[in-house]
Amino acid sequence: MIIEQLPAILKEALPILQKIKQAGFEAYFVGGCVRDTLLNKPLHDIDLATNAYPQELKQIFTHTVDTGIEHGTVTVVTAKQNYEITTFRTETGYQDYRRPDHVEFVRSLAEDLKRRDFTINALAMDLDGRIIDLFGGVADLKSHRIKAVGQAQERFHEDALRMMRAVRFQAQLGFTIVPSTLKGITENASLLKKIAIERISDEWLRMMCGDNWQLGLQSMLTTKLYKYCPQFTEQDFTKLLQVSLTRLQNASQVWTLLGLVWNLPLNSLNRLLRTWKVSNEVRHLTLMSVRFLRQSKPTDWDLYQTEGATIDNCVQLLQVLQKNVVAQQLQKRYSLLPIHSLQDVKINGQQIMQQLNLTPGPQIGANLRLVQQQIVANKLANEPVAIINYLRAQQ
Ligand SMILES: Nc1ccn([C@@H]2O[C@H](COP(=O)(O)OP(=O)(O)OP(=O)(O)O)[C@@H](O)[C@H]2O)c(=O)n1
Repeated sequence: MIIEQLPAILKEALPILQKIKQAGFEAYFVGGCVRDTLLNKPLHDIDLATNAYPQELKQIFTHTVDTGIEHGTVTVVTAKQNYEITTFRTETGYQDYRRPDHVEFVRSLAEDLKRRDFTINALAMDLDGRIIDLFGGVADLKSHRIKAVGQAQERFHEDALRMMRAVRFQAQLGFTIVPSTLKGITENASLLKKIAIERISDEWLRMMCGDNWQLGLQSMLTTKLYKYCPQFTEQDFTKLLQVSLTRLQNASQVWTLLGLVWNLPLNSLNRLLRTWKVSNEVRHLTLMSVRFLRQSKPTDWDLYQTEGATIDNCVQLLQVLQKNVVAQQLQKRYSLLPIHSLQDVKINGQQIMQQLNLTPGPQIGANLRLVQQQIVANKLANEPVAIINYLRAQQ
């Protein structure tokens, strides 16, 4: 890579690499930032790796924080940005298929690169823009291939989540998983049981939000990875593959779409979302959206009773599903409602009690509900005198 053409975020980090080099060590950009630079994709974070041990790094830089020093990561603090720098390491153990039992700092870049998951992620770049590619990662990037470094089986035994990462990268990049790696996933799919649901969920959502999510889904079907995800069935995946959409954008959209495909009673869907450890906010939005979207012809009263955030979520999902006319109609109908919540009603329970000489009790709530229904149906003006007169006439 020509240095001048590097993305700004990498150029800004060059003085850090320079300083490590001046102290007599090696330092590189590694992993996803090298992959995405070569693919001309935007970078969200950068990883730096060095043969300097953490204590040596701490002597090179004035301001550092011991972020994950036991794993070899030190954060270097600069006026503009913080940089996580990780010492080259080998990892052994992995009895739980998640974390290494033993991490050893090493001085060789090759050792560090060979413990990485896929060839396209096992690339390093030095401060002159030279790419270090020991496993054919550049060729795999060019021919759009996801291939495990070395033996796929070993890589997946080290961290079973890597199988989900493979399908996620496939969905994000539109690449093919090479047969040997696909075989590795098929043979080790059940190891996914060892992985915390939050981590699977994270990869699953990123996969579903990828431009080529169908490729990822298809690979999950082919390898039977789906079997080790709560509730996913071949049938659901087949249904999902028939859905035509632009690109899902966030967790609420993914879970709402799934909620519609699963077609479960809302309480079962709620339980399932809890199993997937979906955040309370997303779970609530999903349940409300699924409930709303299941109605074939929502009335204005249905619309009124639905929160604005839920309507927004439904509108966005309908747009993603390329149902733009329905989305527009929904948005318009909602915006034209005379009121959107009780706060918009120009009278409150206290005033109703006083004006109608009522005592506190359930009839106040019933009156307020009646008023809202009449206003939403455009049968009553949202105006205090009109509301009181209407209620008097009902007595
Ligand atoms: N289970 C994992 C996770 C990460 N890595 C390595 O650590 C790097 C950084 O990991 P991470 O930040 O999780 O992923 P990225 O590849 O940077 O991709 P993205 O940021 O899109 O998740 C990866 O490129 C890969 O070399 C790995 O080998 N195995």
